[in-house]
Amino acid sequence: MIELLTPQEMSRADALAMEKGPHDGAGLMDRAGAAVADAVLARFAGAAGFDILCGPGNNGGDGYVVADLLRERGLDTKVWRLAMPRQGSDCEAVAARCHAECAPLEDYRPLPGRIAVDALFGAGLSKPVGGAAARVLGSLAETGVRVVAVDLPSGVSGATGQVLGIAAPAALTVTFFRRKPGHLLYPGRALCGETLVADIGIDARVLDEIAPRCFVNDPALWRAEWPVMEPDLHKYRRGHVGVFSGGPMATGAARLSARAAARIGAGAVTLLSPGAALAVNAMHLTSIMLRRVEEERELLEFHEERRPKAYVLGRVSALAS
Ligand SMILES: NC(=O)C1=CN([C@@H]2O[C@H](COP(=O)(O)OP(=O)(O)OC[C@H]3O[C@@H](n4cnc5c(N)ncnc54)[C@H](OP(=O)(O)O)[C@@H]3O)[C@@H](O)[C@H]2O)[C@@H](O)CC1
Ligand SMILES: [K+]
Repeated sequence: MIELLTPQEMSRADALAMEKGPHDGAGLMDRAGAAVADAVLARFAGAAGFDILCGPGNNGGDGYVVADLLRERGLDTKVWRLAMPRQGSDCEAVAARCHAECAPLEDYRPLPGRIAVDALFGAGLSKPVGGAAARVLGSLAETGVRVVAVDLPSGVSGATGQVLGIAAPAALTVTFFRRKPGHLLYPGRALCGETLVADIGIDARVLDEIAPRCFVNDPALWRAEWPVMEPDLHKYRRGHVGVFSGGPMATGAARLSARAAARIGAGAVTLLSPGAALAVNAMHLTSIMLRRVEEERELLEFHEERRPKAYVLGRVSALAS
């Protein structure tokens, strides 16, 4: 099973990892920034230059690490900061040793051919994006400059995938340790582009304490519950489903339900149809059985005879008594 962490659970994972070591906050940030820089270089090494958009929190801290690593490679790299790093934060520590040129975010203009690294807000997004950050994210979306998002596209809620204010679509999102629900839920999912999950040295045992309650919906989550058919299984041991049809103008939902019941493994399925709808149902059914059931008496007969395990009925089902 693959866990999804809410932003609060992720902060807890960061805190537990720092507590247990071996990496402190700045160490985790170095690894996070390095993972983003590696992904950027693997895909966009030939870009004309790199604009790193940094917020005041630790998402911005990741951005300063990326900027330094790209600059060390001799690449044209510039930091555009929304505000000074939050005092006493890991962001402040890594920004202090960043040698890339810095300028105010409000002066940034996206240029074709360059890559924008979006490190404005991540897990700490606390309100709708406005002001200079919103103008910049809007201009990224308009100009189609390729964006690499750090952790999440800024403006996307990690908890819900909803956009708070505005977000720029990313070509690539690099997140850390585990994905958040916002990476999988729309519209966040579409805004993330390709999503990479980087190992930044957080021991998976921190999950024992966090006890996440949200998981990726893939076969690993439910395979153990999936019934396995034994070789000697036959249709009379796999249950019978009765599905009530509406009148001649209301038969589609019943047939879809009948086919679904057969498909998920019912041994036999009977469509219970009023007399007037028998012909239209018969024209569309093959392996599903069809039986006239219009009066209570007919239903009781069917029930006695076939003992179905389940019935499906909708709003248009009605019986004459
Ligand atoms: N060492 C670590 O902890 C590690 C952390 N990691 C990285 O840190 C990220 C989480 O960092 P974070 O918790 O500092 O939050 P972050 O997303 O930077 O934003 C908070 C700042 O933004 C501000 N702000 C928020 N919304 C705003 C808005 N709409 N408009 C304007 N301002 C807004 C908010 O202001 P406030 O709400 O306090 O007023 C605060 O100043 C995570 O995503 C990952 O990338 C990794 O490197 C691993 C190690
Ligand atoms: K971001």
